Amino acid sequence: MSAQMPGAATGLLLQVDQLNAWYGEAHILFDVGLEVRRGEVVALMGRNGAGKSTTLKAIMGLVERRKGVVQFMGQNIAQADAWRIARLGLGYVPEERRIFSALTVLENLEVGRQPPRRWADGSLASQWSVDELLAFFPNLAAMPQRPGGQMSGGEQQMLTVARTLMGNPYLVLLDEPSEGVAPVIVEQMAQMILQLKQRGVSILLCEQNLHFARLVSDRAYVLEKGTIQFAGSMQALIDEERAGAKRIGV
Ligand SMILES: Nc1ncnc2c1ncn2[C@@H]1O[C@H](COP(=O)(O)OP(=O)(O)OP(=O)(O)O)[C@@H](O)[C@H]1O
Repeated sequence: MSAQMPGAATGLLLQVDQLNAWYGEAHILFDVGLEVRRGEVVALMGRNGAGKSTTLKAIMGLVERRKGVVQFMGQNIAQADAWRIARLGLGYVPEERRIFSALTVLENLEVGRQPPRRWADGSLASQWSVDELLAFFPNLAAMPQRPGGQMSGGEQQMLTVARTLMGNPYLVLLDEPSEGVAPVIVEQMAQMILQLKQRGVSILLCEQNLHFARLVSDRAYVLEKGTIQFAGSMQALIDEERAGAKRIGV
């Protein structure tokens, strides 16, 4: 069975407009707007606490309260439940790497399995088998029976990405893949993102590290105190930072 999705004729996968989000009484996001088109890697940057993770959570329906427009593949998901959003082909890799620690690598992958998907024109979207993912992530291929709880932070990060890809997403929201992992894994993460892009998977990436973001991203947005303060090409952002903008911190 394969799910057929409307929209995307314009190449616009994700459109966020005037998104506001709250934790309890605390108003965290203020009229955030951003877009991701088919085939793009887009970085959402900003300092600690700027609201990057909250933006991804608000898109996925994982904050207590939100208001605004969130369109994915032409469908309004602003009030949809997180599980339904994931079923539409929007993958989410949270910062806190939610793997099942008692399950093995292979069992963790099975948890993420979803049917293949098609674009609006009928062509197959990028799809992934366990064998392909193990070829793609050699670290995981070396430990198929290892319980998730006995893996390093970087390996758990890769497993979380691989499990998300088992859902054959059109677009992946990736929260700070370079944070807290060894430099060699950071390098692998960058290569992985570029290969995903080659396979036609679009990515919205939260990132504080400009060096990492520039390696992989086409465009960037910068958040400050819950508002978008920059939208433009990676090069324009780098030029502004060199000129002393200091919006990002790293
Ligand atoms: N569950 C929560 N309850 C209340 N406030 C929260 C919660 N999670 C985050 N916040 C607050 O929301 C603001 C934005 O946090 P968020 O995690 O989105 O920032 P970030 O840009 O992703 O930074 P970081 O890299 O530190 O995660 C911060 O002031 C943070 O303290």
